[in-house]
Amino acid sequence: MSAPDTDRLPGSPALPGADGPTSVTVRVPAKVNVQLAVGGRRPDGFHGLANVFLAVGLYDEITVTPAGPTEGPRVTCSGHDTHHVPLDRSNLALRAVDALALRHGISPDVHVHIDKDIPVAGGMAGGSADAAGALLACDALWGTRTPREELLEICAELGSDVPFSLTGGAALGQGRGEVLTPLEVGGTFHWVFAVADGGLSTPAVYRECDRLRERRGTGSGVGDVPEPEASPALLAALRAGDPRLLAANLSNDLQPAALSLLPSLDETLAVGREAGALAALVSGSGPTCAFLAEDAVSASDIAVALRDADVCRAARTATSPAPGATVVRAKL
Ligand SMILES: C[C@](O)(CO)[C@H](O)COP(=O)(O)OP(=O)(O)OC[C@H]1O[C@@H](n2ccc(N)nc2=O)[C@H](O)[C@@H]1O
Ligand SMILES: Nc1ncnc2c1ncn2[C@@H]1O[C@H](COP(=O)(O)OP(=O)(O)OP(=O)(O)O)[C@@H](O)[C@H]1O
Repeated sequence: MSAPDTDRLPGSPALPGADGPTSVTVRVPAKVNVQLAVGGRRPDGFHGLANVFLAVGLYDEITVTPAGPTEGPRVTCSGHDTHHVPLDRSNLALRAVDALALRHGISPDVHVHIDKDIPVAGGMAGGSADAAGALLACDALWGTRTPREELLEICAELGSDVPFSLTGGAALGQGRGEVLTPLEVGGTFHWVFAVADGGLSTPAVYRECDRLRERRGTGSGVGDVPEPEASPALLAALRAGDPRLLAANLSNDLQPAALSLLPSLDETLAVGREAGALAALVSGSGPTCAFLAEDAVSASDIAVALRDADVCRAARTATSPAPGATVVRAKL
């Protein structure tokens, strides 16, 4: 047996040393984009967004423990899809560790272990979750007590989705998705996620979105595409906690690009709709498909239908909203 878990830390770490924790575990949710309005490509290569994020209850768990200075920072991974997760310094979790250590002028010598349940390269912000989790876990392990605003700044440097992985719940992401405004959610939503066999690269999907716009003759730059705006009807549906209203207002501007790169997703979406989903859409940049269900029973029926039709590698049910990155264990 390992040492007993201590308290659930609400972000009040002890200073490192005699009575600081020797390991910290953080749980971080996946996300689905209930609206993803994509503006024109900016000069820096990013697209302006109105990105309505909803955190869903599929989680990665990130555990950090001190490593010796000769060992240096390292990452290991268990769980789903681990062979697709890079184990070098390009891993987003290690990049988060480096960024926090640099900010505090300390050495980044930790072992980061990722227990992965969020599909890799699935459009559900798995890597972003690991970055946000590693950041919060190291802040607790090192007792650095970084103010929330600074943690969010570091998150934004690491990736557009990373700030939302830290906050969870529901939020409107503007700019390239990193400028967050929290949103109210009035109930629980039931989802099914069809995990595809391979992944889709996020930059490739944005590029395909631009290519399709160019082909239509509308252009793909900032002046060519309308400014993205959050849909008032969608925000009202979230506030009301009403799945039918939400279903009627879901949208994803990246969906045509994801379908263009992976046409088989059309069939996956159709199977879920036929099985009773209120709505079906590609999650973010895909290829995971998301199905909104009326209730838990309908969600499990849809999951069974997706598995029986053999249109995905796995069908997972989950509810939203879910809390953001949370310290769940600290061992002394
Ligand atoms: C598709 C979404 O997951 C929706 O939430 C996000 O927009 C992607 O967020 P992310 O994976 O954190 O993306 P980043 O790591 O910031 O950027 C990866 C690449 O995606 C493209 N990218 C990303 C965000 C954005 N607003 N415009 C973009 O064009 C750019 O090519 C960028 O180089
Ligand atoms: N900790 C990590 N976990 C998963 N992938 C990682 C990680 N660090 C770096 N990566 C790289 O990032 C790529 C995208 O993985 P990720 O799971 O974040 O995709 P995604 O869910 O589609 O992202 P998003 O929804 O934010 O666009 C992977 O192919 C992998 O090479």
